[in-house]
Amino acid sequence: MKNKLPTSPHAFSELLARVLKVCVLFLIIMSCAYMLLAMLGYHPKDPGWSHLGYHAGVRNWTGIFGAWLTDLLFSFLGVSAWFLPFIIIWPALRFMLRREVTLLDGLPFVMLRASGILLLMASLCGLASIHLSNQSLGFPFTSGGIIGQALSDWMVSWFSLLGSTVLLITAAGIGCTFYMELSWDAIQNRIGGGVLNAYRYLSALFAHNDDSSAQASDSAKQNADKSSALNDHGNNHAQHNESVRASLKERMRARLEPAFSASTGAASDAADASFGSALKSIKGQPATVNQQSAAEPPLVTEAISAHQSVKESGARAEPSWEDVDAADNIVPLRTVSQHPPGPAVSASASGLPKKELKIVPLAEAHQPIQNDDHDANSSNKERRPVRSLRKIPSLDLLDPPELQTDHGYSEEELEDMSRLLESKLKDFGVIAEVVEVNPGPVITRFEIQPAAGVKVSKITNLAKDLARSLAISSVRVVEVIPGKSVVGIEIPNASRQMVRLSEVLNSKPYLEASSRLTLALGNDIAGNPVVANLGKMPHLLVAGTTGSGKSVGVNAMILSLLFKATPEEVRLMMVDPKMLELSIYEGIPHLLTPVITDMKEAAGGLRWCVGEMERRYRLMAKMGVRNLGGFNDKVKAAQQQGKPLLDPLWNAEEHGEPFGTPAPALETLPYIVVIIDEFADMMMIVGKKVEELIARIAQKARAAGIHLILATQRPSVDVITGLIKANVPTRIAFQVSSKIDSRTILDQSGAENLLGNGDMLYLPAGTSVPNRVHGAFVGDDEVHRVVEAWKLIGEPVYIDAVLNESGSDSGGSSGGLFDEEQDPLYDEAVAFVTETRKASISSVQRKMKIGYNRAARMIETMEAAGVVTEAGSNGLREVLAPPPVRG
Ligand SMILES: Nc1ncnc2c1ncn2[C@@H]1O[C@H](COP(=O)(O)OP(=O)(O)OP(=O)(O)O)[C@@H](O)[C@H]1O
Repeated sequence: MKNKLPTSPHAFSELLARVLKVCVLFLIIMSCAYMLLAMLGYHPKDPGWSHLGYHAGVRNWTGIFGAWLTDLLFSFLGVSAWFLPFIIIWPALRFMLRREVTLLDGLPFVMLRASGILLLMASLCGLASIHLSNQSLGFPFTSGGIIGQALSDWMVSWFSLLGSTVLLITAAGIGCTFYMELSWDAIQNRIGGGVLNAYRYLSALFAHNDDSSAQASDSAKQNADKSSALNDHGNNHAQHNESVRASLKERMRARLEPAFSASTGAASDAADASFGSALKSIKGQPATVNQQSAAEPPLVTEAISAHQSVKESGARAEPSWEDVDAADNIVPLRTVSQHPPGPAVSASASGLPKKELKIVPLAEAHQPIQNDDHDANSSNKERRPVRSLRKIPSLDLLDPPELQTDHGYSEEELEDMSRLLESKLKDFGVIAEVVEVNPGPVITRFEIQPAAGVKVSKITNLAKDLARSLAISSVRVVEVIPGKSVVGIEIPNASRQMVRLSEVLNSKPYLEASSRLTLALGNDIAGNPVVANLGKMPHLLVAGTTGSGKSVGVNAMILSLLFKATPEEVRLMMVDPKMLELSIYEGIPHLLTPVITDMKEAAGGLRWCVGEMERRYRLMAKMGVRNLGGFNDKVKAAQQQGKPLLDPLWNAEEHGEPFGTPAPALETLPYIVVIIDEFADMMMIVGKKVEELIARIAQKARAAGIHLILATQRPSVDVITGLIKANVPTRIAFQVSSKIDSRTILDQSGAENLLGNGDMLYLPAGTSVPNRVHGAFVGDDEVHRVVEAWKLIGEPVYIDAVLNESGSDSGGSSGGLFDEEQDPLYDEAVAFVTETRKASISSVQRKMKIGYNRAARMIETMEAAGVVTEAGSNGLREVLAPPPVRG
């Protein structure tokens, strides 16, 4: 198999290159051998470059050429000439053995080494010239040759003897580094590893001696039995190793076969590619591999990388079975786990004996995220089965989840990947052992136990390098896994299972959740559904770079609301500056206003929310309840008793009714969810005032049943300001482009290592450890179907005040939009308030004969200007400014 004849021109040229390489190598080795022999046969009286021979004949074994060559070498290099053949052979050998490097590829390496050789030889010559006497050595010129003499003369005149020595040693060190492509770190590690191994070996030896002396009284028979058992065990062990090696080799061969044959089955290819892709990088880093192989026994993964390199080379018409034979080098590290305890077959990266690798599906290992379906705002009575007789479209409108055919990685693949991970970590100087693997539907989590003294932040900082060296899109390091002392490394599966919204909405946590504000987010890493209660959040910030799945995520949240609540229970205000994402919902009965696309109107909408929030607070204060749930309960109870409650805030004049018109009966109030799709745009257009409005709603609106969902693709600090962050405690980060962005949203890195396509980190309020959630996918056509179904059930009843509110503002420029002090009636209102010492909105309203919201705005402006205090717990304000002086 190995020597199959080439069949294509490409394969022929490859073969030719290989043969040429071998010839060149042979030539170099033989030249060096000749040089060495010539030097060994050196006779000072032979003829040469530096002098004429005293004898007619030549004594050198290698003839006149050898005599001249040696004389030249010794004349110029002195004693250092002896190093030359060895120095040349070593890199030549390494270069020739790098199978995949062509001469041109290798040229930079050759030049690097050549310059290293020059520097090294020159400094050795200099050092020899300074420190070795030629008297006993008898070289033609000096012990350092002409080069050493010239160099040392020049250096000593400038740097003295000591200075020259130091400089020459430094130059030799640098030359050596270039020459050997040395990493001093690796040398340190090797020396350290050697010392440790020697120590372990010695301590094991002494322990063994102690044991044997303690057991010296055992009978000779027992000893004989023992030793024969040990021998048996050793033999069994060797056999076992052999068989595992053979089986691994067989496995690889089995994997390679389909790669070569045209009739490759798609399934096996997919599984193979999935694993192979994780190993691609090794081939791209030949230096690394060589260094590693010099330092430690080749790993399974190296052999597999050879397999990968073969597999990759669709271009390489004639793959070599040498790659399969690399499997002969496999050291079956994991055999220990399946073997009775005995002399350790392998050692982990930490040098300690391996424990058995546990493979536990994430479904068992992962603690599901607590789905909090208890809404603080809703009383117990409201906790009833949700899908009752209320008219809500059927969940059948959504596409069903696809049948999952991919079964993820096999056990062997997981084991191999664990080894690869350990070895890659080791390359980066982190000694750690994979103790458990948790395969999940989208990612696989490797739990690693770092060696003592390894800082977890070091591993976190390696996330990108690990991803690159494992040739995968991203690696996420989970610093803390609750209840465990290990560090998690999350690696994406080659094929990812999609989470459909229908799957999450049909799950128990969603169906049984009592809150009308239940949001379906997706599945956790173990595949458990994750739902969250917006009522408890109570506001949510969603950020992620473009294409990360943010809009799909927001759509899934909106549909979760639409499948849970009627328009009487939840009303929506949607702001969509991009005019494409949310416009799809136009016309559903839940909307308070048409989808807002004009940013000035959006600001007006927010202001309406502030007014509504104040109104609800006053209503709740009058009714003696603490939140919207309590208010609704009271209203419903009164309705059931046939004694509906009347609106305590009713003002007939304000509504254009004659004085004395009885107040209307109170109705239950819906929750209001304000969804702003690109909230950065709003901040840019309307400015700081939006930030203040959002902060005000966020601070107080929870009890009033008003909740915000803010989405942005620009998670920068000028958008997600401190004020907003402080008041919007629940965050969701989809994939972002940098650690800084991740910190802006979550106060920690991690979101930059997400996979995109709906992969998110969900940070519930009051927690610091984010949960990874694979977002639920919902397509535009599904959204359309749900929207159409709702449109058939009812029409939206828009609240004019929202539009009027924005309309009243639209006259001003965007800069002066919120400048209430420009209100023509503002001065009059201030005079009225300071005169009457009454800072109530309704009195200003009555006096000025203006709408509630305008009056509320004036009072707020007065508060900001320090004319009145902020409302106390009883809703009253004090007037601070003195009454106007009347002339
Ligand atoms: N949960 C998911 N599962 C699978 N694929 C998803 C998921 N969410 C989004 N995607 C894929 O990612 C693509 C981009 O998603 P989406 O449009 O939501 O991104 P975005 O962050 O809103 O981008 P933009 O800000 O540009 O609109 C979608 O077309 C879809 O193919």
